[in-house]
Amino acid sequence: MTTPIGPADGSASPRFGGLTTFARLPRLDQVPTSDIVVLGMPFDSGVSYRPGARFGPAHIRQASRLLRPYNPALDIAPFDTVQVSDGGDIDLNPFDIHAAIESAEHAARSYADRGSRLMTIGGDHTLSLPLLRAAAAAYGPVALVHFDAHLDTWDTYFGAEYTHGTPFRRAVEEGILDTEALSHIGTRGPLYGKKDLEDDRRFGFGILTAADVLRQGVDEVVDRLRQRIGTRPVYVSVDIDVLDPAHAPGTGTPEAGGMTSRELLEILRGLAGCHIIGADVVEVSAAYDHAEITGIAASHTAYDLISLMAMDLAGQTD
Ligand SMILES: N=C(N)NCCCC(=O)O
Ligand SMILES: [Zn+2]
Ligand SMILES: [Zn+2]
Repeated sequence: MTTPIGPADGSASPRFGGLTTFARLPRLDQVPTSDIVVLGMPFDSGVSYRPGARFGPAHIRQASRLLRPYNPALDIAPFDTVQVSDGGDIDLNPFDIHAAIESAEHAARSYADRGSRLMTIGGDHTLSLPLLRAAAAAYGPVALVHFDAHLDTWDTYFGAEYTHGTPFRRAVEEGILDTEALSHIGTRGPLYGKKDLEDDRRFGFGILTAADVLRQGVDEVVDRLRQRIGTRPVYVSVDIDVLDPAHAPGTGTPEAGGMTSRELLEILRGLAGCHIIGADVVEVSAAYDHAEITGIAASHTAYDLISLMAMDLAGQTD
């Protein structure tokens, strides 16, 4: 393998200058091939409450400037291990959700066809559906680790099937998820009714609530997740509202009583060695953020997810 082209050197070029790519990585068109592509999906036409996730990709990239090349928690320098690049943003029609979903799936499939794994930065949670479709086209039905305050297995809003509250119900209906290995982590807050939980269980999801994370602790949660995932290809979706509003104020449907960013990162790191084939970080709504709190949490989450995918890719080629 040729030596990967890494990020701009923060000791030679100040990190607060220059054009903005994720972690100051090269653009996709500056590298011959890319094992992992960071892809922005600026889209928020599926939201049910506060808007603004369309500005998530730009905000996460800006907050990612301070990331450094070596990840001590996972003992990997991801950008030296595999080629990671920033593929920019894809064009998604803000006035036609069906067209946007189609474009997102088409773009994601084209990266899979070229052998790249995607680290998608959103955008609202509607986008996980086309991303999972593309993942399933490449791997068959995939396991899912879903970090969120919400179930996102609701049926419709105002009669609309495709929204940020419904992607995983649609995904189960479409048969693109491995129903033996579906987990929500960090759920909490009021629901519409008890039936929400009954439906969710029927679809095959196991739930580790925010309270479970508190009471059982990170290690127990990681054990349970790992048991459920095994060696299956797994997609990781992180709705940033899984974090307590104190850790992620910049989001559209905040709920009290959430995880800390430290807990989220530690649970993710516990997935080292799992066959993570794609990931997204969604629901960052820049206008509600303060002091880049949410942007920093999201950029670190994406950095750890990239590190996990790089470990998996490196393990395969050894
Ligand atoms: N996916 C996110 N962030 N939120 C879903 C909330 C759906 C609701 O308004 O009930
Ligand atoms: Zn949510
Ligand atoms: Zn969500």
